[in-house]
Amino acid sequence: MTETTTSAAPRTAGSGEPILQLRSVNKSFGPVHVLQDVDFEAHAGEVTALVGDNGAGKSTLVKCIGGTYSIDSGDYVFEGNDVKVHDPRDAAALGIEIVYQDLALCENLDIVGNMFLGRERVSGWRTLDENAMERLAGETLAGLSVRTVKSLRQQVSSLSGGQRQTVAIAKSVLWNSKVVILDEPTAALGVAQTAQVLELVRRLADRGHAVILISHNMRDVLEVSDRIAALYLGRMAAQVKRSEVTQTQIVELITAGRSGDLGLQPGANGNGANGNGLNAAGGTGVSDALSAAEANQGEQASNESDGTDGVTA
Ligand SMILES: Nc1ncnc2c1ncn2[C@@H]1O[C@H](COP(=O)(O)OP(=O)(O)OP(=O)(O)O)[C@@H](O)[C@H]1O
Repeated sequence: MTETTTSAAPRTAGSGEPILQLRSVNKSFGPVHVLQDVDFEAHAGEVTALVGDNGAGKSTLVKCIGGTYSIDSGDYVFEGNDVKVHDPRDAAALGIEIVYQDLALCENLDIVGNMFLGRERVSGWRTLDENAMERLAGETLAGLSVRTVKSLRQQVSSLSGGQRQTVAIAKSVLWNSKVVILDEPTAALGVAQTAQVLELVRRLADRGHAVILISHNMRDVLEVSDRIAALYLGRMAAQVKRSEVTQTQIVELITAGRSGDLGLQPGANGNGANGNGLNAAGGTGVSDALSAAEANQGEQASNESDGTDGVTA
């Protein structure tokens, strides 16, 4: 694959067809039906926040997108074409990159070495083309307006959490990527570094990438996303524009799978699409969980007036 710096053209949020679409996707692990008829889409130039409670299926969904898992059934559509993604190489060939929470950086290598790890440029006979790699790494970071990294030859072991996250994100866009998936990028960061990383997330989208952001942090979600996809017990409760929902509705979608007319309706799923009564959380079906959650909804709705400080999804 040809490497480029961040060349995706700026796009207006909300414009055009989704670059990535999953339709009615199912994924099971043995008897556990983790993803049930999940629809999901991501648009170029937008940040789509993927939210959901612990065990809702967020990681499984992005691993299906990234090719770590193959989907059992359903459609995977990329740029309007049906595609088969069987492993991470298939996803990478489409231009899909995932930055996992552990970042997969090597402590003993510098920034350039990490950004080109496994995809080193060589010149001549078995000689690394350090100059070219340094130039491309520098251009990529500059293209993302990153100013927090002082030297490209700094070892990763000496970088802060925010700088590491920045390097991992820059690495993900080095390879002509179109879709960048970020798994909890601010989870381990303080206030200032969180702000810097969120700015970077926004810039990725402004430069035309489709960004999928897994986050438990409601403040991050509210600040940076254009769309919100809420998974609930392995089902897509709703995928909506950020501007069309309140914080209370997002919290209700996460915790109960529905909010008023939005989301999964009682009985819509019967005893679960898996037919065996199991769901992602090992419970006895979405409708049971919805009924149980109803009792708490009044209390959850009152959280809206508390503001976003400290609210996690
Ligand atoms: N390889 C696996 N084998 C069996 N069950 C699995 C496997 N991977 C995930 N699961 C189950 O699928 C469900 C969804 O897990 P997943 O990790 O996708 O949720 P999540 O929304 O990412 O949760 P969290 O926010 O806690 O990371 C859980 O009940 C989990 O136990």
